[in-house]
Amino acid sequence: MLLEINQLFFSYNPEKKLFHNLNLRISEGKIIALAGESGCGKSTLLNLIYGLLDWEKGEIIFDGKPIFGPKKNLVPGEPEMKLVAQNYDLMPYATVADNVGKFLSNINLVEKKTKVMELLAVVGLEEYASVLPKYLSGGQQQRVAIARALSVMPKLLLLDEPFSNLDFSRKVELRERLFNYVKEKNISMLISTHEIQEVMPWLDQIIVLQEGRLIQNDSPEETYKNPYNEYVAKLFGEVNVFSDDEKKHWNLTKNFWFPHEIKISNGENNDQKMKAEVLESRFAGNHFWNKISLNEKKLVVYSEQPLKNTVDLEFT
Ligand SMILES: Nc1ncnc2c1ncn2[C@@H]1O[C@H](COP(=O)(O)OP(=O)(O)OP(=O)(O)O)[C@@H](O)[C@H]1O
Repeated sequence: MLLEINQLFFSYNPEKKLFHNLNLRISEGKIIALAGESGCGKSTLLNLIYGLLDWEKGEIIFDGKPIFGPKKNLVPGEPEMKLVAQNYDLMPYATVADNVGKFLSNINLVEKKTKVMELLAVVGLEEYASVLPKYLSGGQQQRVAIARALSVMPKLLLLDEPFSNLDFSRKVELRERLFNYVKEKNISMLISTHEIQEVMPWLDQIIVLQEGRLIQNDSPEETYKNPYNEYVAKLFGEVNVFSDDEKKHWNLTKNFWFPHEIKISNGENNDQKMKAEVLESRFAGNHFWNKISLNEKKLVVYSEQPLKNTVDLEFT
């Protein structure tokens, strides 16, 4: 096991505990999302794993060795673990290339330069090699920090919201190159995000935190198909939530239905019990977004064509 967290207790303030008996295992070569809404403890957990905070009880074991907080270990971080936090901590008077090469040996400068350019290609910044960080946008600086972290070939890379400062097309390019690179090099990656959808195709595992509690730890498919609760389901976008009574009343197979899972027929079959009234129908790119009312319950469903009047619903 690459990382083990056993019975961890941590709080910033004694009245409000954040982590209460947190347990977690991460194996080698996995890409894992640490998901949950703002304030649930994602950044704190990454900082604890990296040894930037002292915890009250419990242990964090990385690659067979215990991690200590700043009280016991003044220089945080292990050689084979890197954290890219939301402040990127670049050297302001060194070029992008020098920042990326900071941890690389100077014995063979040709080899070093090749490696730096390879890493800059992974994050899409080859043409910025000789630029100073202050001339880069926040998103570009973050990519320099990611390249620098990759340079040491860590066994575990911790990334705090790595795509938060990027526009959509940059994000698409970066995530594909980055994820392919870490998979190829067998680097484990723990990425905090509140946008699971953005990284979902590359994930091996999703860990969900809710107010410091680890409430689900499953494969992406399992998490999506069987979310532990409404909070987890909502991490994947809009969702229709049915109470247990409603589920029973309409004879549904589950409580949470994503808009595309509810099928629409044209409303001509009057025997159908699931007749619903269309309240709104709006163009949303590759589908129409519809607000409908099923016996006063408001639902969101997607359709290929705009809807009007009444429709029949099928929960399949
Ligand atoms: N230095 C601090 N001192 C006191 N409380 C803090 C400190 N840092 C974070 N907190 C609190 O701890 C909780 C968890 O914060 P954390 O930053 O870990 O959440 P997060 O899930 O990473 O949020 P975000 O997605 O917004 O970055 C929040 O309630 C936050 O207000």
